Amino acid sequence: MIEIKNLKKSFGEVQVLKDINLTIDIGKIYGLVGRSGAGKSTLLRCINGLESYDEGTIIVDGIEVKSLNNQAAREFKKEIGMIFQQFSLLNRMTVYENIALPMKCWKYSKIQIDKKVKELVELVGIPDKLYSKPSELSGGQKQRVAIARALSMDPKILLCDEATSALDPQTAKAIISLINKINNELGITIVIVTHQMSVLRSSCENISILENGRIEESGFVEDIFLKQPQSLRNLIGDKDIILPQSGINLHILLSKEISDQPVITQMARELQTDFMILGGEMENYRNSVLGSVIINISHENLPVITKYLNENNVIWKFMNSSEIIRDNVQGGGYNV
Ligand SMILES: Nc1ncnc2c1ncn2[C@@H]1O[C@H](COP(=O)(O)OP(=O)(O)OP(=O)(O)O)[C@@H](O)[C@H]1O
Repeated sequence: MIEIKNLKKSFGEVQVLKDINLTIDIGKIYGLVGRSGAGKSTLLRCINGLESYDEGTIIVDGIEVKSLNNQAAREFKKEIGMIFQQFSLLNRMTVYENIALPMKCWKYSKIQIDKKVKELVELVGIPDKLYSKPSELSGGQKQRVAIARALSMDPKILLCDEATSALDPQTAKAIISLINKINNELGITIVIVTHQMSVLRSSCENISILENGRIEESGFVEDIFLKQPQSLRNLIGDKDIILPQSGINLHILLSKEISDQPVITQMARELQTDFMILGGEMENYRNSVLGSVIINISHENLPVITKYLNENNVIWKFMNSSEIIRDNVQGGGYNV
């Protein structure tokens, strides 16, 4: 377990982490998201002892990171693997040598190293690239090498700092699948720092949203995407939908319990009413599917439609063209 309490960190006069509190359970995938400069990478670097902190505590598996002396800190870092956006491979070395490097530093035997490197290239899906140089690999393949190297010391924790940001969407998806597989098969606790909402949805169980060095929101990923707090809206930005100026625009959010049901057409049939469907999507999360639909209704239908949605536990919010997704100012539709 990683337990962070009242963590504060400044660079000179500038406080970049302001009273951070969060708990990451063993074996989970936890997402940290926020705008550039919010403090995500600094937080990650504090967790693995690469960066010191001024106040508060970080306890990893019962050990306070700050309390470690040099030798203990070295042993501790061995337990935590890390991967980065730019892969950080050594270009003059082969894939084999890159993966073997940490084991060589720890003076593992040649037989141990050989066995482990060959297991790892199988796990990450590049057994045919053992003797290639990084310059001969695609971005996705380079990240696979970096993942194999990060796993070479059998870490308990894997920290991923924007690991998919430099990759095209398909390759990023494949790397996320690999990270999920590592979590499932090896039980490693994973902390993912990302700007990509798709990464949060498809991997993480819990997430925290950082804004200007503070955690503005923490919780289950599905709950946060359904609730859409301001801090999330600040990240997602406005959806590019042209909304009618007449009538009322509603954003309807379908939780995992109802996302596989024909809620919208059922409502139209039961209420014998018409409305325009302006947009909709289903999104895959790690353990569920959530849906969302935007409809335009007439003023006179507002009471009956919102009553129906509330009675059926459907979350809804008002939308208008200037402020794309707005909280339900009348109350009742904000069920999360
Ligand atoms: N070594 C350093 N010395 C001084 N300031 C630093 C240092 N590292 C980070 N900072 C500052 O701390 C703040 C947080 O940086 P950090 O890299 O943690 O943000 P981030 O959320 O990871 O951003 P990004 O998404 O762009 O990587 C920034 O204002 C940055 O300029």
